[in-house]
Parts: sequence; structure tokens; C-alpha cells
Amino acid sequence: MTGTLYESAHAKINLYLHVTGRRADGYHLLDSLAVFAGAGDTLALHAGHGAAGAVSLDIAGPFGAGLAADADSNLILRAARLLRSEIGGTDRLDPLHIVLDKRLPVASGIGGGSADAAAALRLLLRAWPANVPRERLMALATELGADVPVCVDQRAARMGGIGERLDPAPGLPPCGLMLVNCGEAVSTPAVFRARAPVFTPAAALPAAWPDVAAMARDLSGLTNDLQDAACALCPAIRTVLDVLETAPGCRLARMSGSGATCFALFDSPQAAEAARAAVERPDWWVWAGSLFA
Ligand SMILES: C[C@@](CO)(OP(=O)(O)O)[C@H](O)COP(=O)(O)OP(=O)(O)OC[C@H]1O[C@@H](n2ccc(N)nc2=O)[C@H](O)[C@@H]1O
Ligand SMILES: Nc1ncnc2c1ncn2[C@@H]1O[C@H](COP(=O)(O)OP(=O)(O)O)[C@@H](O)[C@H]1O
Repeated sequence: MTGTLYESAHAKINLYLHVTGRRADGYHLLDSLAVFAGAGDTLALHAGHGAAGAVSLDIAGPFGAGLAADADSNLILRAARLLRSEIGGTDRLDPLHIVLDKRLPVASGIGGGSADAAAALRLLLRAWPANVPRERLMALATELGADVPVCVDQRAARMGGIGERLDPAPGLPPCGLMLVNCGEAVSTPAVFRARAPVFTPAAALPAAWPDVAAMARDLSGLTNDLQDAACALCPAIRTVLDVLETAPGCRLARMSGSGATCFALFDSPQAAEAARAAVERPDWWVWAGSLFA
């Protein structure tokens, strides 16, 4: 290939997350409304070197340090390997090089790794001649992680199953969003293990919310069933939530996914930006803006 192709990998936010059951293999059944934030990583795809079908990776960006670029652990290279074996006929595939600009905190409940994996699948499908049916693409995504399927389209969706079942989200009003991470990584399996062994039924949601106030009112009657366990493992999350809840204009504050990142909803991106000064702390990552798409 010639030139450079780009994909953005946006943060996934779980506006609520109910654990509705548990499968025999230990994975949990979820009911969650996932939306995407303007915040994201960027992947750039260039011509590579070496054998046909080879994919190499460099990682830059504020959260790049400490994230290994090896084929066994990095979700981008795992996605590339999986897609290559799906396509077959490696000898006709150009070698490619990906540069990841890592702007999202790692292992933080906003699916940055999952978003990168999905973005890598989209990028490689633009560069390699392949016709992978959508059904197969979503199966590959599920194999990479429970959060990867929703990141393929990066569109708000109701997640079911272990994350692989996607249904349309209610219509969302324009709103402001703030994301805050206290700087401590939280392990997803550890949080699932630490949660109280109770299940919450799936939520009843309207077809659309007319405004942020109505959306926040309905969401406040729902829960993130992983939040208490994550706060017990990482008490700084409670501090972040306390600060967000008292920030001017905050309509709702909650943890996303298995943590530690928390989000707050505001009436507008301007209101979120205006509240930033009341929230910022030296060790915290704070992002203010709007939903993506
Ligand atoms: C909790 C959620 C909610 O969106 O978000 P994050 O905190 O990761 O952002 C996701 O379900 C996480 O998805 P993902 O991060 O892709 O998880 P995976 O790599 O598939 O699984 C990591 C581990 O989490 C646990 N796990 C994950 C998903 C699920 N539905 N049930 C589980 O029990 C399992 O212990 C699994 O081994
Ligand atoms: N490209 C990547 N970006 C972030 N994390 C990655 C990546 N590749 C592999 N990982 C690993 O995936 C795990 C989950 O990361 P991430 O998706 O950022 O968090 P979460 O699932 O909590 O939202 C981390 O343990 C991390 O080391």
C-alpha cells in the first residue's frame, strides 16, 4: 500500500451495567448501555517491511509507556493475527506497520484496548484485499474480547449476552461528558470475582430521551453492578465519584465498566468543560467533551 490510513478508537462508556447472570464457563451475562466518547486513541497504518502479511506495531502517546507491543499480549497484533488466518493466502498480503497513539488510560473500564483491536480490524480490512462477511468479523471481534464487538461500529448500543449481543440504543440527547481516571489500573477479572453474588434484571428503557435531565433521571434508577467491588479494590474511585457528584452542573456520576474510569453527564460540552477546574487533581486524567457520533 502507499500513503497512510487512519482510524480513531473511541472510549466506550457503560452508562449502566447490570450483571444479569453467569454462564457455566464463568463469564457474566450483562445488560448495559454502551455509548462512545469523543476521547480516543488513533491508529495510523503505513506500508511495512518483511514477510508478506507481516504486521508490526509502534506505540506512542501519553499512555503508551508500559504497554507492550508484542504479538501475544497486544490486542492490535492479536487482531491482525486473527484476521490474517481468517483471510488466508498470506503471500498476497502487503506487510504493514501500525503506529498507535495511546491517549486513553489502559485497563480503565473504557475499553481502550478493545477499541484499538476493533480499529485495527477496520484498518486492515481497508488495506488487505479481503471479503470478510460481517457475521465472521463480529465472531473474530468476540474472540478478541467481550467488549470488542460493540467497538466495531463505535455506535451507542444495548449490550447483552457477555457483550456480543448488540441491540439498538435509545435515542440519545446531545449532552456533555466528563471522564476522570485516578491513575490506578483495575483488573477486570478481579472486579468480577469481588462483586457480591447477586444478579440485577435487565433494565426497561424508553425509545428515546428528550434531554439530559430525563436520561439522567432514568439512569439514576439503574446501577453499575461492578462499582462497589471496584471501589473496595481501589478506594480512589470513591473519591473521584464524590468529586464528580458535587461538580457544578453534573447530572449523574458513575463508574464505567469494571473501572477505574468514572464519567459524569452534563447538559452540554460547554458545561462539562466549565466544571473541569473543580475536578482536576495533579494525578488524575480528566477529559471533557461530548459523545462521539
Ligand atoms: C466489564 C466490561 C463492560 O463493558 O468492560 P471493561 O471494564 O473491560 O471496559 C466488559 O464486559 C469487559 O470486556 P473485556 O475487557 O473485553 O473482557 P474480556 O477480555 O473478554 O474478559 C476479561 C475477563 O473479564 C471477565 N468477564 C468479562 C466479560 C464478561 N461478560 N464476563 C466476565 O466475567 C472474565 O473473567 C474475563 O476473563
Ligand atoms: N492496545 C491496547 N491498549 C490497551 N490495552 C491493551 C492493548 N492491548 C492489550 N491490552 C491489555 O488489555 C487489557 C484491557 O485493557 P483496556 O481495554 O484498556 O481496559 P478495559 O478492558 O478495562 O476497558 C489491559 O490489561 C491491557 O494490558
